[in-house]
Amino acid sequence: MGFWINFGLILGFLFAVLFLADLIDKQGRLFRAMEKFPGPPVRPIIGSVEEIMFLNQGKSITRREYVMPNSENLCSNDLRVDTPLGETLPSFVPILAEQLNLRSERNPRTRSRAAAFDGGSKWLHRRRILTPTFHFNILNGFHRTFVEECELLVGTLDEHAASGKATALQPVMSRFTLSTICETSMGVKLASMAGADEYRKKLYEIGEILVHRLMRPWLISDFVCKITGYQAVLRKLLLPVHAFTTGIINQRRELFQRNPETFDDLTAEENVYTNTKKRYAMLDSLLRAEQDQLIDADGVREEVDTFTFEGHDTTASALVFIFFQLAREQTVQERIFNEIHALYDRKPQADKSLRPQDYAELKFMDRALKECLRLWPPVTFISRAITDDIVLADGALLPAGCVANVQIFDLHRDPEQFPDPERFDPDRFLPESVDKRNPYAYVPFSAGPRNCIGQKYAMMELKVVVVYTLLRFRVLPVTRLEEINFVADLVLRSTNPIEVRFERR
Ligand code: HEM
Repeated sequence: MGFWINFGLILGFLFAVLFLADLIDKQGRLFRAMEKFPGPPVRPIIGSVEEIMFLNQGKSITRREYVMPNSENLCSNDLRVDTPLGETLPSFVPILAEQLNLRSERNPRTRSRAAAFDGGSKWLHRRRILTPTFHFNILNGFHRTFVEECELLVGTLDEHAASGKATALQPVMSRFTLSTICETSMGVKLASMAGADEYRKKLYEIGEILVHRLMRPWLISDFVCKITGYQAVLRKLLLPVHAFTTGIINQRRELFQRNPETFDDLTAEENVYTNTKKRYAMLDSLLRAEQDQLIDADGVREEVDTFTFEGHDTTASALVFIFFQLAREQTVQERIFNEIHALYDRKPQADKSLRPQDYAELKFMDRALKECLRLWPPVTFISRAITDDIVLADGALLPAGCVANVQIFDLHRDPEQFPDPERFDPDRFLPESVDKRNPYAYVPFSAGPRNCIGQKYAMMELKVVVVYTLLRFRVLPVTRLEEINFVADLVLRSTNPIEVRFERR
């Protein structure tokens, strides 16, 4: 009996403390400012935690509310699920995106795809080291890898076409993009590597765990993750991933140290692929930086992991939705095919192969791909920790210390910027139409100083795949839009397979 009285007293005391903390928090500047934004009701102590407690990834995307609790409120157990950039305030969405990108730091907790590997504090230093890696001369060198891998992809699709079966896009595209990113970032052919399948599998599992954590506010704290065993699971998954990349890096480091002169040949000024001994990889820039003591061995591995993580899932998601959309848009598809054919016709008989600069002539295809990325942005939202107060155009305050999300998926459907937003129309990207829009209305690769460093790489890869695929196949629809089960994941995904049929031309 005495035990229960004591227990009740302690419980009552704890409750009173929480209640008091909650009351004090509600008087705070941050809470008062955030209250002005639309969102679910905030209840005493629990805030609006029930809003996300029972939310699965599927529900969160159909409601167009991405779950990103305000970190300050969370600390006081007062969780508010806000969608300040949702449909309720479409008119200032682009301006807000602009302000966020220019004036805030990326929320470290939402370094999403890279979160497992990188804490974010070294960003500027690393970005400086990596920027030359994306010099257009180096990217042009990667073109050959894209084409070679594309030939393998087309071979797979041809088998599907011969059997008359539909193709589930996700597995084939993801295998393709992981192979290209491994070859361009680490200089190895994934197919030839022992442990590649294990590596691929673990990468997916890590992605799943990160999303799981992102969707569960009580797992924000590293401490809670530790005591609930989350950290241990993640660490176990990371072991083989790190072992795989470390093995490759060590081999390449050895090569680098033995033949630095070979690497010296690989300057951005020349065509790196003229060196037939080996191919340039992004890793080479990092090894050079390591030699100059600008980065240590762990840093090299972290950056390689980040590339691999950021560079394959996003591009695979883009390809899945590009082929899904092109299958629905037969007229657009034929127009792109004709444009590619016309380009080939203009090439001399002696050499019909495409060079990287040729893709600039495929202007309609460029617009169609941009329109695909508008409707189906692979990264559906980005998150910014607000570091300085931001006063919005309508006077509302985004106080320093809160977290704001740019819902790219919704932003791209703002009817003021994109009339009749669900309609697929590549001409939205005609120069005269682009000029009329707020430059921050379309941000599949984010914007500002922390935008996607791999943007040009990704666009070139997408173009190579579309060109080589459409030359060989007509893409026919199988999965209908209403059948897709969208989920809020690290990238735009569906829980059910998205299928098309590739028919030989
Ligand atoms: C269609 C494909 C891609 C899309 C839509 C995409 C989109 C994005 C977005 C929206 C961000 C900003 C994320 C944020 O602010 O939270 C980002 C960052 C990044 N992306 Fe991409 N990305 C793509 C492909 C790639 C590729 C191929 C690579 C590497 C080869 C890459 C490397 C990175 C890196 C390293 C960052 C972090 C940049 C930094 O923090 O400085 N991405 N990407």
